[in-house]
Amino acid sequence: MAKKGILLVNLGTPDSPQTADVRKYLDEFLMDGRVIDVNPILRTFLVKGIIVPFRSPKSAKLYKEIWSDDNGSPLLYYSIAQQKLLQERLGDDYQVELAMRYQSPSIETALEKLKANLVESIRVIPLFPQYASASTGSVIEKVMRLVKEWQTIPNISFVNSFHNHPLMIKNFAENSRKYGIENYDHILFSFHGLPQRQLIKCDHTGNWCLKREGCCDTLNDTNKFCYSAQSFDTARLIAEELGLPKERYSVCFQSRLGNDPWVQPYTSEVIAKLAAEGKKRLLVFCPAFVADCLETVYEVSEEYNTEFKHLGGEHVQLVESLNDSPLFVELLQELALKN
Ligand SMILES: C=CC1=C(C)c2cc3[nH]c(cc4nc(cc5[nH]c(cc1n2)c(C)c5CCC(=O)O)C(CCC(=O)O)=C4C)c(C)c3C=C
Ligand SMILES: [Fe+2]
Ligand SMILES: [Fe+2]
Repeated sequence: MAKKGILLVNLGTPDSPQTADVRKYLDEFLMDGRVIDVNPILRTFLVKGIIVPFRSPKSAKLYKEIWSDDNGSPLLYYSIAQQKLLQERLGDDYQVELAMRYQSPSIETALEKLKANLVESIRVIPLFPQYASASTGSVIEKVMRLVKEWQTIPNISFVNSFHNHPLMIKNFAENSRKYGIENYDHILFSFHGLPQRQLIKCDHTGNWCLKREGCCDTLNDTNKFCYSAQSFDTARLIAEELGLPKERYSVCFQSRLGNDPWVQPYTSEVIAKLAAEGKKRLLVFCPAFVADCLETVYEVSEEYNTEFKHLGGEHVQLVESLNDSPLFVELLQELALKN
């Protein structure tokens, strides 16, 4: 009997922490028109002329800090574990492949493997809980561009987002329990940032997102695909699961690139404000990521921790990501089976 194909896709990571590989990765990533969404001439100038040459050696140093001799990049290591565990759980009727949107393993190779086995259907699961054109949108576009060339196109479906999935909410909440919420002065939900213009572009009404006070505070029919609104919703659900009152937590956005305004508030500014208020211990969730990566292991555990201590705080504790936890594999199974 023909198998059903499942394609897990995460963002991607360099092949090694050497500057040349980081350059190759950043070049492919940032030349994506959904990531640096400006006209192609300006994008080429910015990416190839400024960002990649200056950023690659700096990012390579950071990647060296998180690279393990045995396991390489944590993002790839945990993504491979997720693929293997999902394959085990789904059994022989399914073929589970893993791809990265940028670099390797490539989406082309993974799709070719599914095609070679004549799978009867393909379910694509971008590994981003909240929808953004720069992440989920880019994966969907790339898969559609490749598959449209095939002579026989099997049944194909895409997961658009799973920002409020009960198993994800439960998984993040459970990961935090060992730290004891009561031992922390404040809790942060720090999401990957996005340029504000990308939020505005997703607002089909043109008069909601960033046009109204508190536009993303609640999710409704107008903003249901808004990355920021979905992020606030994820944070609210985890806080509810933990019984956290509103004044005990903040939502913020990290990893800003360039000088344009990004989704606010910025994590570094929130941390500075909390330090100024005399807060000493912070517990940080990063629910935009389903696997630990540079943005969690380095940016939060190292950079923000150092910054906070410098400002008078004592400790920033990261809640680890979903990684290879059984609850997350169960969630992936649900996404794989749902059509
Ligand atoms: C959560 C999903 C992600 C969105 C949305 C996203 C948008 C986005 N990112 C950049 C720039 C960079 N991101 C970098 C690393 C990185 N980004 C994500 C996820 C999302 N990005 C992950 C999982 C990672 C970590 C990868 C790893 O190898 O561990 C980097 C590279 C690192 C660095 O040099 O600091 C850049 C650059 C933009 C511009 C953007 C949206 C417009
Ligand atoms: Fe990113
Ligand atoms: Fe919004």
